[in-house]
Amino acid sequence: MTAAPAPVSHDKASSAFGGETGHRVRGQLFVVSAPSGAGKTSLVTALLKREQRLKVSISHTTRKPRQGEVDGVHYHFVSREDFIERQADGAFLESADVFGNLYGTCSDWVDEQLQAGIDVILEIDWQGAAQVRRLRPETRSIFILPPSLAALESRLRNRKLDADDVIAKRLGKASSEMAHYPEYDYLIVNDDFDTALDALSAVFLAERHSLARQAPALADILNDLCGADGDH
Ligand SMILES: Nc1ncnc2c1ncn2[C@@H]1O[C@H](COP(=O)(O)OP(=O)(O)OP(=O)(O)O)[C@@H](O)[C@H]1O
Ligand SMILES: Nc1nc2c(ncn2[C@@H]2O[C@H](COP(=O)(O)O)[C@@H](O)[C@H]2O)c(=O)[nH]1
Repeated sequence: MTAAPAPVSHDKASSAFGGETGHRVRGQLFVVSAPSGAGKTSLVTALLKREQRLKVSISHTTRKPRQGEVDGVHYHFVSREDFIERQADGAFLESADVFGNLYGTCSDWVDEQLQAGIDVILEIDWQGAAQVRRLRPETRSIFILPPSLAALESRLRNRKLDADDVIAKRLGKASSEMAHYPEYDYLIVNDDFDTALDALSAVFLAERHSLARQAPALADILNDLCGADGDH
C-alpha cells in the first residue's frame, strides 16, 4: 500500500497529544464497510471502548428508527425533504441511497474532529466509501466480511431488528456489495469476534502511528533528535 502523507497541523497552543512538544497531528479518517449484518457496528463500538481520541461519525438518514435507536445517538433521523435540502447545501461529505433509504455523512463535523487531532471512523457503504476516497485520498478503508452467507443470514435474523422483507432485501444485495472488497486497503473476516476486533485494532493503531502521517508534524523534534538532514 502506498501511504500518502496526510495534512498536518502545527498548532502548539492546543495539542491533541498533550506532552511537552505540543505538536498536533491531524486526525486520520477511516472508512469501515460491510454487508448489513456482518458486524461492523459491533466491532466499531468495541474498538471505541478500547481507544482514546477516536470517534464514529453519526450519519443522517431517512430510514425510520429501529426499536431502541435514539435520534442523535445512532443516527440523525430526518425526513427525505430535510435530507435533500442538506444535500443541496453541500452539507454531506458523501451520501448514498442504500436499500431505498438515504444516508449521508456531515462534512463539517468530520473536519472539526480531524482538525482537533481526533481520528474518525465512517461506517458507510461502498458507494459512500468511493466518494470519500476520491475527495480524501489519505483515507484508510477496511472491509468486514462475514465467514459465510449462512452466518450473515443468521446474524440478521438473530438480531431481531428488521422485518423479513427488509432482511431479504439486505441479503439479496450482500454479494454485490461484497464484490467491492478489492477497493479497500484492508480486509477482515468477522468469524470469531475477538479475533476480528484484534485485527481491526491492529490496523487502526498501525495507521495512527504510521511514519508518513506523523513525520511532517514531528519535523522539529526529528531534526533535533536525528539532525536536519537525517543522514548518518
Ligand atoms: N463475530 C460474530 N459472531 C456472531 N455474531 C456476531 C458477530 N459479530 C457481530 N455479531 C452479531 O451480528 C448481528 C449484526 O451485527 P451488527 O449490527 O454489528 O452488524 P452491521 O454490519 O453493523 O449491520 P448493519 O449494517 O445492518 O447496521 C448483531 O446481533 C451482532 O451481535
Ligand atoms: N454511504 C453511506 N452509507 C451509510 C451511512 N450510514 C450508514 N450507511 C450504510 O447503510 C447500510 C444500512 O445501515 P442500517 O443502519 O440501516 O442497517 C449499512 O451498509 C451502512 O454502512 C452513510 O452516512 N453513508
